[in-house]
Amino acid sequence: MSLRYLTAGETHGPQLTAIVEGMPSNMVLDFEQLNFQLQRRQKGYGRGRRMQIEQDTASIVGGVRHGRTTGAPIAIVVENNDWKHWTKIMNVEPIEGTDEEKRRVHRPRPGHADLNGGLKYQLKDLRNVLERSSARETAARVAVGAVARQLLEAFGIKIAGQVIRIGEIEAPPHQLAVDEIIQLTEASSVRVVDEETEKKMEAYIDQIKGEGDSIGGIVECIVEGLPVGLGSYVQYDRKLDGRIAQAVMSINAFKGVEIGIGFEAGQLRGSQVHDEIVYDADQGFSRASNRLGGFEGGMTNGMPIVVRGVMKPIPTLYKPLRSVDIDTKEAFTAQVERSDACAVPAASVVMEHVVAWEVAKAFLEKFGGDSMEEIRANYENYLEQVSRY
Ligand SMILES: Cc1cc2nc3c(=O)[nH]c(=O)nc-3n(C[C@H](O)[C@H](O)[C@H](O)COP(=O)(O)O)c2cc1C
Ligand SMILES: C=C(O[C@@H]1CC(C(=O)O)=C[C@@H](OP(=O)(O)O)[C@H]1O)C(=O)O
Repeated sequence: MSLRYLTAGETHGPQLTAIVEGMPSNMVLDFEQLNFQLQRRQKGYGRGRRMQIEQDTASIVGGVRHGRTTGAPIAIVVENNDWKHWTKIMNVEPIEGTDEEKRRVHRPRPGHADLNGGLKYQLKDLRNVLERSSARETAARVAVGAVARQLLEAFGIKIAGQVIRIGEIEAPPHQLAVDEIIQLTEASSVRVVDEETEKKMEAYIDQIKGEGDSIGGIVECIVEGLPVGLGSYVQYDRKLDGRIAQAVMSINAFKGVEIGIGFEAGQLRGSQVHDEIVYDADQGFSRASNRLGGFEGGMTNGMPIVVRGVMKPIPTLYKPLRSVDIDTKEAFTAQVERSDACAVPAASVVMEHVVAWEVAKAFLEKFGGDSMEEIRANYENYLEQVSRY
């Protein structure tokens, strides 16, 4: 059975729950690191008041003893601090004439899941849709991805995320290594590597927010230290680039994904796109450039994976767009809920973790065993086989 997970829980409910199955035994699970990743997701310029209420920490309630995985399913709980403010709204039915009725959501927000969800699940209180469609769920996905990330780190695989664009402000290109990107973006409120861009992006977000509007952007994730041959060309659902694309697209508000130079490849010639193959006795086979972002044939080629995702602007607007009341069918402006103005920096952390998950899954498919010891032996044997090729 391959690595898998499920999450459950509502944004204003008591907690988020995740179950991870298929992690090997004897992996040291660093709880501090896991919580550090959760806290990174909460930060980022442009977030709303909710992030001041939450202090995300994961409780591991299954699958780990004495700081090591046992091979059993890992159960993770992240509590919602905000639950205490929502207990009544979440528990008491919004019957006509009651106070709770006033909190019923009936004017769907364009761009959110409200209307489609209401129609599909026959729900007249759109809160039932937004509670689960909310990106609060990405806290659980980061917790799960943080476990996967620790598995990858044990084999020297590192991941960095950075913001490339927020609206009309683009970060200048650079050639920094993953370690430097990790360090520099950590100190940045918008997760860019230089202070000048950070200041410009902050001012820009302030301006958009001041106008009652929202803004999206582009984030990039780089994975370094990979062996050649994760994923496969032999079947559509084994292509790792395709699986990563799905994972990135599944992040709330993401509307596009590209690997390497991505869409730019459509306007260049073959000679300007493909990465030439070189060989060196110490390093083995490699590529002279990495325009294809670490993939050929749905398999890693040993170069860093470079994947970008575009996030649309946040749908909830303090100056709301036109909508229709689902009760009266009359034209109204959309409901205004407390909201972020920009969550691109936070989304870059989510992206790192959904990518970590897909890479870890492919890693275990290739080197899988029940314990870390077994996996390490398989991994080293394979590296040796590749070096002898
Ligand atoms: C980290 C993060 C925070 C978000 N915060 C908000 C928010 O405060 N308000 C909002 O309306 N949408 C927010 N979104 C986007 C919505 O969750 C998303 O647009 C919605 O679920 C509909 O799904 P879709 O945009 O993928 O179609 C956020 C997304 C992410 C990744
Ligand atoms: C709670 C999180 O993000 C939320 C995502 C979100 C949405 O509609 O997606 C709406 C907001 O929720 P609330 O209405 O409670 O302020 C964000 O704060 C989080 O990232 O942990």
